[in-house]
Order: sequence, then C-alpha cells, then structure tokens
Amino acid sequence: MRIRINDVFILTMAEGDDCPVRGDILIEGDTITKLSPEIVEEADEVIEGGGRFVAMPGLINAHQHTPMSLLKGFSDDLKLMDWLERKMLPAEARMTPEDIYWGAKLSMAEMIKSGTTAFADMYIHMNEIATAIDEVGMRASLTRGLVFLEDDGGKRLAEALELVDRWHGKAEGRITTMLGPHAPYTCPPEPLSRVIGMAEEMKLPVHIHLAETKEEIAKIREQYNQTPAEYLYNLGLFEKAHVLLAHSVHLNRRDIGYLKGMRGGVSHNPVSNLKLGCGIAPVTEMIKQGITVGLGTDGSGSATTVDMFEEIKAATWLQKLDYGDPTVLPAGQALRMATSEGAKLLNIAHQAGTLEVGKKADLILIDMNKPHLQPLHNAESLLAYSVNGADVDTTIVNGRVLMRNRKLTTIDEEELMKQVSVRSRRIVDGI
Ligand SMILES: CSC[C@H]1O[C@@H](n2cnc3c(O)ncnc32)[C@H](O)[C@@H]1O
Ligand SMILES: [Zn+2]
Repeated sequence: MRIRINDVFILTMAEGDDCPVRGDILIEGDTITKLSPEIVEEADEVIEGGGRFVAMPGLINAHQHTPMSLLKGFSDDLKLMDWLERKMLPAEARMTPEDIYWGAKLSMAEMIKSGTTAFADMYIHMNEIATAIDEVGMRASLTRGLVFLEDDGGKRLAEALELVDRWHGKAEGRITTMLGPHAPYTCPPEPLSRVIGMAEEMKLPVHIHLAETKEEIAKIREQYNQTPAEYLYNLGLFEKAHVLLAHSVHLNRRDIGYLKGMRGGVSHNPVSNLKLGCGIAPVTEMIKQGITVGLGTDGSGSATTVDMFEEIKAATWLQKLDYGDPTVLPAGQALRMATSEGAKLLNIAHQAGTLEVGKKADLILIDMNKPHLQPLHNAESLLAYSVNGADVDTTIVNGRVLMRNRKLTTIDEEELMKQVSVRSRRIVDGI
C-alpha cells in the first residue's frame, strides 16, 4: 500500500528542525519513504492537503490506564488516596474482561481523534487491551500493573509474564511490553527486587508510578526512612533497566541526581497532577540535568481527558508559572516532550517520535484553516498554545489511516457508544 500526502506543512520534530517546510510525504507499507517539496510517484491513496494542513509526528502518551475511560467523571474532586481506594479500586473490581476491552477502545477512539498514535498503558486484563489495540491499529507499550500488598499466589506476576510472552513484538510489531510494579507504596522491597531482577534478565523496561503526592513521601519515609526515588535507586532499578517513571512530582535535588544517566525517563502528567492537587513536577530542573521528560495523561479516571494537546499547554504554562518566567519551557520543547521525548520513554525512538525517512509512518494532519489557527506566523507556537485535539483531521499509524476527515476507520463509533453506556453504568452503580 502506498499513500501520498500532497502539499502540507511538514514539521518533522527532528533534532534542530523547528520550522515547517511545505511539501509532500510518501508512505510505502508501514514506513515513510520520502519527504520532499514535490513527489510524483503513483499511490493507492492520495490525501490532498491543499496547503491547509500541518503534518507532524503522532503524539505519544507516555502514561495511560486506558480502561479507566469508563470511570471518567464518576468521581472527581477527591484526594488521590480517597479517589483511588474508595472509588477506583471498587469500580475496577467490578470490571469484566469485556469491560476492559471496550474501555480501552473508548480511550483509543479519543486518542486517535486528538492526535495520539502511541501510548504506554498499565492496567489489568491486558490480553483484552492488547486484542483491542491489535484491532484498532495503534502502537503501544503494555504492562500488567503489579500490586504486592497481599499474597495472590503469584497470579499477577504470572499474568505479567504471560502478557510479555504472548504480545511482545506482536500486531505487526506495534505492541511491546514492560514490567509494571505499580508504585513504591504498593511494592515492598522483596517482590520489587524480584521484578527488577526479571526486568534486567529479560531486558524489559519497567513502568512505575513515583513520588506523586506528599502523602507518598511521608509513607515511604515512615516505612523505609527513604524518599521514594532513593528507595528505587537503592534497589538498583535505575542501573538495571530502562525505566518509565510516571509523575515524579516530589523529587528533591538528591533524588534528581539518582535519576541522572538513567535509561528511559519521566512521564510528566500535568493535567492529572493539577486536578488531583498533587503539585508541580520539577520538569525544568530534570531537563536541565539531562533527564528525558515526556508527557502523559494518566487514566481518564483522573485527568478526565486524554487529549495530549491539553497536556502540552498545561506542561508549559505550569513551568512558566512556577518560575514566574515566560521564557521557561518554550513551545518547541513542550512539543518535543509530546513526540520525540515520549518515543524515547517508550523505547521506540528508532521507529517513532519524528518524521524521517525510514521511520514508521505514525503521523497526524492538523487542519489549520480555522479562525483560532490563523495566521501561521509560528507553527510551533500555534501547535503548543492554540491547537486542540478536535483540530486533528487525519491520524495515521504504521502506514494505516485510523482517522480521515475526523471519521474513525477501525472503530465502529455507534457500537462503541452503546457498549460504553451500558457497561459504565453497571460498573459504578452504588459505589
Ligand atoms: C494495577 S493497574 C494500575 C492501577 O493504577 C491505578 N491508578 C490510576 N491512576 C493512578 C495514579 O494517578 N496514581 C496511582 N495509581 C493510579 C489504577 O486505578 C489501577 O488500579
Ligand atoms: Zn497512573
């Protein structure tokens, strides 16, 4: 299959490339094969840009719990632990594997419609999520979340390994896997060390929540007389595996030092942090210290939206506010966090995150022919500060068009809405 995209403003997001160039894009199979002012090759499908679209790499959501889309808006304005323990966990205990499948699809529909092409997911019933991804066509890195607060006879860990066995490298290579110990406060040293050892041996990345709230800092201090980052560092996590750290809001100077030089980095989730009142992550300082920082939404049970353009805005504005300085975290940097940096976190930088010949064709077309997106003085500014998810016209993953002219091609939206309506009501009823 060959797709030619004609006459668009191409923003590659490749190193040092911050100005869009008007031209054409050729996709052959799953790969970008040409970026040029004019391409004449025949194609099976031609998308006429007519100079109204910006083409950019698909956004990468580095921290998600996709099926939580079914819990969106059901329990807001609570403290994180109340929200999690009193609302989310009881609701999750009622979710069937089929609910998980439909919840993942709902989240993917929203992600594709707002320009996300790849995501990192941590949840339960991962086989159903992987099946949904296989069908829908997105790219993802999957982890079975591991909580070790009670003895389950090794059931959760066995499911985590089954996920790796069954799905790593599958769905035309769109699915990869990680190990997912949930957080320092749900993973005591012995089982956590075991998981870290497995990650090292199996060369698997580790996805874990870190230092999200002040309560977490107090709890880990009380239990282990350490900070959460110190706890992970002392267990050898940062030297033994590629690590994806979600949140990392409450890090002190020494904690940031532990993260320096690590493979992987931090998923900053500003909307979730704002909404749960967690605090402002030291993003500017981490970047200054050479730590890779990408962006994520967290599940829509907390953030309520998985539109990554909201995260881009929140990330840059929060740092400007925190420093009292509008020059901090400029537009281009925030866009890189949502694209090239996110790709590094998911360990897929060789495939995605920038538009370059030889990379997988994961890209979006944004319709700029709208009052709030004109004039086009500076594409990066408009993309970071003015565009929202609804401005995405076309989403392509692995050379396959998943949305064209805002119509999803791999998800039956009507059926999805029916399933979501019935299932979501049943899950939260009486909680
Ligand atoms: C065991 S699967 C993942 C687990 O994580 C929970 N979760 C969702 N959002 C957050 C968050 O912001 N901090 C900590 N844990 C979170 C989710 O409900 C699942 O139970
Ligand atoms: Zn999370």
